[in-house]
Amino acid sequence: MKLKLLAVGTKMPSWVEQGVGEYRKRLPRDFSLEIIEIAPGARGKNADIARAVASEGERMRERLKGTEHLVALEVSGKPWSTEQLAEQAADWRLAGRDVALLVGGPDGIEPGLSARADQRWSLSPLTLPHPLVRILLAEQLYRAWTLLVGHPYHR
Ligand SMILES: C[S@@+](CC[C@H](N)C(=O)[O-])C[C@H]1O[C@@H](n2cnc3c(N)ncnc32)[C@H](O)[C@@H]1O
Repeated sequence: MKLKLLAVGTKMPSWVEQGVGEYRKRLPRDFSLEIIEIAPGARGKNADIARAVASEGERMRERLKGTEHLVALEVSGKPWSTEQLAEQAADWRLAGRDVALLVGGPDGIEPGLSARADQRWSLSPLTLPHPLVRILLAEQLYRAWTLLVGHPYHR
């Protein structure tokens, strides 16, 4: 199973690349995490927010094969403990489909994609900034994997 994170936002600061990279490199090939950055829609003065969100959704769809298990990251989604995340990951693996995790832009995930998602996952009731979402997600996926394989990292 491969995981791909489709995240709106480009040119993250180096500490984000380093943080995410640290956990990515610890993951094995059959639980690998690919990061796909999606260019944000234009939000200049008088810009139409709905159009910006729609263009982000369009760019996300272009990067999906259509066969992935879709997980939308949303504050209003379902909170999972790390143990529950590990159970989810075990189920994803059993199902044999790759998993696409979607992180929206400043105005959230395009509604059509959110509605199409198989699962909606909340990392916290707090609204988190993009850089932290990426690092938290990478660390929790690594932690979930360590639980699945009995690695002592998680305690
Ligand atoms: C800065 S937030 C945008 C907040 C926006 N107002 C919204 O309603 O989604 C950017 C993205 O980070 C992700 N995100 C932020 N906080 C989150 C949380 N607590 N749980 C899950 N995803 C979160 C979501 O994918 C969100 O679209």
